[in-house]
Amino acid sequence: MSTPISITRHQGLEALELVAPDGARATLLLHGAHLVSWIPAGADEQLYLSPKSAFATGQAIRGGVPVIFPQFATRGPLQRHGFARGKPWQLVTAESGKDDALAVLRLSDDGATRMVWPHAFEAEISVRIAGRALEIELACENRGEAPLSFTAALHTYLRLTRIMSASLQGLSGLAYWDSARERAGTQQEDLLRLDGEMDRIYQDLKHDLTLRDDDRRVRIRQQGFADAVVWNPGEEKGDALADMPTGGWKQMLCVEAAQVLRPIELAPGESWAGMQSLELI
Ligand SMILES: O=P(O)(O)OC[C@H]1O[C@H](O)[C@H](O)[C@@H](O)[C@@H]1O
Repeated sequence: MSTPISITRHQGLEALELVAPDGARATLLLHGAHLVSWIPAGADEQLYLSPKSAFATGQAIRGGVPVIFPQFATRGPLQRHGFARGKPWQLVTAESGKDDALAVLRLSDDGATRMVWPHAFEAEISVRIAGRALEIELACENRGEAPLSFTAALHTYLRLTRIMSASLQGLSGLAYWDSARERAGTQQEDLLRLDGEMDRIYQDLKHDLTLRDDDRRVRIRQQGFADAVVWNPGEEKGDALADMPTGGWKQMLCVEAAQVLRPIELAPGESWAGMQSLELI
């Protein structure tokens, strides 16, 4: 049997408070289909959310899981990171089931999106929590009569206790584009450690990643998305962000399931889906 979850408010915005029978919890805003909290069963908050973030229609939220669609960063004519993160999404379903809690939100083209991106589309975000796991899926269908192409990411901000001792494992051997230094490279070390600004797009991720932070380990897995973006603004750029407190950069690491280097191309009627799964292990 499943129980419907009704819309509440979080920081003044419409939200769904997902609670699974085992105690796992998550908060999903309709604004941007933005997940702002994930608390696995028997554990603490796993996502970073800036206390200085704006929570207002049309504005980006600093932290949680921003949905980047249909353009990653400034790789195209649209506003930075596309329009999806600033739009209200529609509720499709939200329910607490026997073993999990699930919510599905939808964004379709409208007059404003067609002005900047002339395509008929239907995008969906599905969020499922159960026990110590979280799954977020982004899907897109081309509902128009012409081909469309897009880039996208689930821009997950993971909370860190101590950045200097944190590491990310599983990237070894992968080619990357370093967006901060504007040069290509290949990851040599098995453990990626953080000591300042990091902004890399790793290409064709095939393996699971493991984030280690003190004695906490989070397994990060993706399907459908080819790339993984690892981002931390470092001290100088982090402290210059108006919506992040001084030193906030030390408490976060973005590990993003992304499709950046090869845009997704959809013929009329075609669909694509990509997923990021996180598990506290
Ligand atoms: O500040 P935002 O628009 O949310 O972007 C935050 C970050 O997103 C991605 O991770 C990019 O790789 C970074 O270059 C960018 O700074």
